[in-house]
Parts: sequence; structure tokens; C-alpha cells
Amino acid sequence: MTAATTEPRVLASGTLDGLSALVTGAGSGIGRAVTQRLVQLGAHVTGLGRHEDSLKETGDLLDGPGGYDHRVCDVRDTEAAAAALVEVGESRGLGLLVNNAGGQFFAKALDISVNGWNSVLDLNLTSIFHLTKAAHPYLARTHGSVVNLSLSGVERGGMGMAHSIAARAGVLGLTRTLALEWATDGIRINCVGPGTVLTHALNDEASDHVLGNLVHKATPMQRPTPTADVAELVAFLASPAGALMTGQLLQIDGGAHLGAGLHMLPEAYR
Ligand SMILES: CCCCCCCCC/C=C/C(=O)SCCNC(=O)CCNC(=O)[C@H](O)C(C)(C)COP(=O)(O)OP(=O)(O)OC[C@H]1O[C@@H](n2cnc3c(N)ncnc32)[C@H](O)[C@@H]1OP(=O)(O)O
Ligand SMILES: NC(=O)C1=CN([C@@H]2O[C@H](COP(=O)(O)OP(=O)(O)OC[C@H]3O[C@@H](n4cnc5c(N)ncnc54)[C@H](OP(=O)(O)O)[C@@H]3O)[C@@H](O)[C@H]2O)C=CC1
Repeated sequence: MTAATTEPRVLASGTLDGLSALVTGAGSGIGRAVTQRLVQLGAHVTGLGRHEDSLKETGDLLDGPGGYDHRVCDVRDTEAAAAALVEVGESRGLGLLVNNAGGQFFAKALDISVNGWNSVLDLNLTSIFHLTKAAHPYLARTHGSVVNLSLSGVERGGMGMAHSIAARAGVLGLTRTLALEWATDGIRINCVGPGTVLTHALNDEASDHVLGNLVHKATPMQRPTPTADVAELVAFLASPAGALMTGQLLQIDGGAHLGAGLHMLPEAYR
């Protein structure tokens, strides 16, 4: 078996025993894979999302010693999301918040309306600020951590994603600032930036042509990022091995952040 196909599971079973985690967007894609891995490693995960059926399906697919429950909630409703988090924090404590819910539509900047801009900023930046702030007292008690799902190339820019890149750059600034402000509270906060992850959501948003070019031309290693690789990295950051990791952006992208990026696909984004 080559390194390219080896299962990325390197953390020992029991690594996250007793950890209470909240994962937003746990009903599909990366959020589901993160939930599965955390539960395998012994954590209890509360999954948040807007659709009960997909959150339930995540629960049905779990296989591990940890536990799982879910709350239906739109993270853009910042009061409802904070209330769900407080409920978790009060009932079982909180050692990990994974801000994974996110996304955007692909459009050139000139075609993004005020409403379109606001909807993407609300989802990918504002909701994260409020939920993370609500988590502070619980994370301070457990010396816990936050992982924010970001994007490969967030420090560079990306065609067709002005709103999303701006929001994620904001999250990176927030991450680095909270890493400083909360360090003495024992709370760590990091960003994980995947490259192209072939989830259903991305397949729906991008054409086959764009997807093929993202993987084969914009990614030096010419491989998509498996959800399991992202999940292992999130689990590592939550584990004792990540105890001194804070304020980081870890791009797990086959080198995509070093490459030419989306501007090589003008036919798709202009
Ligand atoms: C280098 C390689 C490294 C690799 C780099 C990595 C490459 C892949 C990067 C990322 C991959 C992923 O994120 S994959 C995950 C993808 N999943 C998604 O993106 C799905 C999530 N998307 C959404 O949920 C929605 O699109 C979301 C953004 C939140 C908006 O939801 P809302 O319910 O608020 O949306 P609506 O009410 O329908 O619309 C709000 C406004 O947005 C406008 N709007 C909606 N779609 C629009 C469109 N296509 N073009 C213009 N405008 C649009 C509408 O017209 C409205 O504006 P008005 O008309 O003015 O009212
Ligand atoms: N796929 C990719 O190539 C990449 C993805 N990313 C980022 O990783 C994260 C996960 O992506 P991916 O798994 O592909 O996407 P998915 O669309 O599969 O997952 C997003 C999840 O978030 C939930 N969600 C969306 N909006 C809201 C909301 N307003 N409130 C609560 N939950 C919400 C969705 O569930 P529901 O609809 O039920 O609410 C869904 O389960 C996103 O932030 C994405 O932008 C980053 C780099 C690359």
C-alpha cells in the first residue's frame, strides 16, 4: 500500500476519552467525518445543523465508544446557536468546538449583491464569532480548544469567492487574536484549511470541469483531500499532542496553497 492510499488514522483509540465536543454542520461531508473520528476516539459529539434527517443519519453511521446527539439549529441565528451551545456546556461541559458549517456560491465579485455578501459573511464569519464567544466559559473550565474550518489559499485569494475568502480571512484574524487573548485561559484556537474535498456539496456547486482542474491543475500533488485526513487533523489538534498548537492555519491540500489557484480557471469564474 502506498502512502497515498494509507488510512490516515494514527491516533490511538481512547485518545479523546471523556472529551465533549460540539461540531457544526455534522450532517454531511467534513463535519460528518470529523464527528465519526471523534466518536471513534472516545469523544461525545453534539452535532448541529439545519436538517434533522442528515444529523440523524450521521448518528446511524457512527461506530465507536464515544457518544452522539444532535440539535437542529441555523448557526446564522446566533442566539439560537449560542443557546444550543450553552445547553451542551451546562449538561456535559465542552472541551472542543469545531466551527465547520459553512459554504458559499461561486460568483465573480461584481455579481455578488448586498444580500449575497451578507449571507456568506453571516455564515462563515459572524456566526463563528458569536458561537466561539459563547463557548469561552466552558472551554476555560476544561482548557479546551476550537478548530475553525477554513480554506486552502485563504491568505492568497480565490477567483469567484470574494465573499467567502474575505470571511475566512476574517476568521483567521479572529483565530490569531483569540489565540493571544485566551492563551492564559488555557484555550487554544486553530484553523484547518482543506484543499478540494469531493463532498456532495462541492460536486453540486462546481462543474465537473472545475473540479477536475482543481484537483489536477491547481493541486501540486494532484489528489483531492479525503474527509478522513481532515478529521484526523482536527482530532490531533484536540488531543494532548496538540497541546501547544494555537493560532495556526494548517492547510491540508496537497500543496494547493502554493500553486496558481483558481485564477487558472477563468472560463469558470469570469
Ligand atoms: C486552489 C485550489 C485550492 C482549493 C480551494 C478549495 C476549493 C473549494 C472551496 C470550497 C468548497 C466548499 O465550501 S464546499 C461546501 C459547499 N457548500 C456550499 O457552498 C453550500 C452552501 N451554500 C449555501 O448554503 C448558500 O449558498 C449560502 C451561501 C449560505 C446562501 O444561503 P441563503 O439561504 O442565504 O441564500 P439565498 O437566500 O438563496 O441567497 C442569498 C443571496 O445570495 C444570492 N446568490 C445565491 N446564489 C448566487 C449565485 N450563484 N450567484 C450570485 N448570487 C447568488 C441570492 O441571489 C441572494 O441575493 P439577492 O438576490 O440579492 O437577495
Ligand atoms: N468541500 C471542499 O472542497 C471544502 C470545504 N471547505 C469548508 O469545509 C466546511 C464543510 O464543507 P463540506 O463538508 O464540503 O460541506 P457540506 O455542505 O457537506 O457541509 C456543510 C454542513 O454545514 C451545514 N450547514 C450549512 N449551513 C448551515 C447553517 N446556516 N446552520 C447550520 N448548519 C449549516 C450543512 O447542513 P444543513 O444543510 O443540514 O444545515 C452541512 O451539513 C465548510 O465550511 C466548507 O466551506 C473548505 C475547503 C474545501
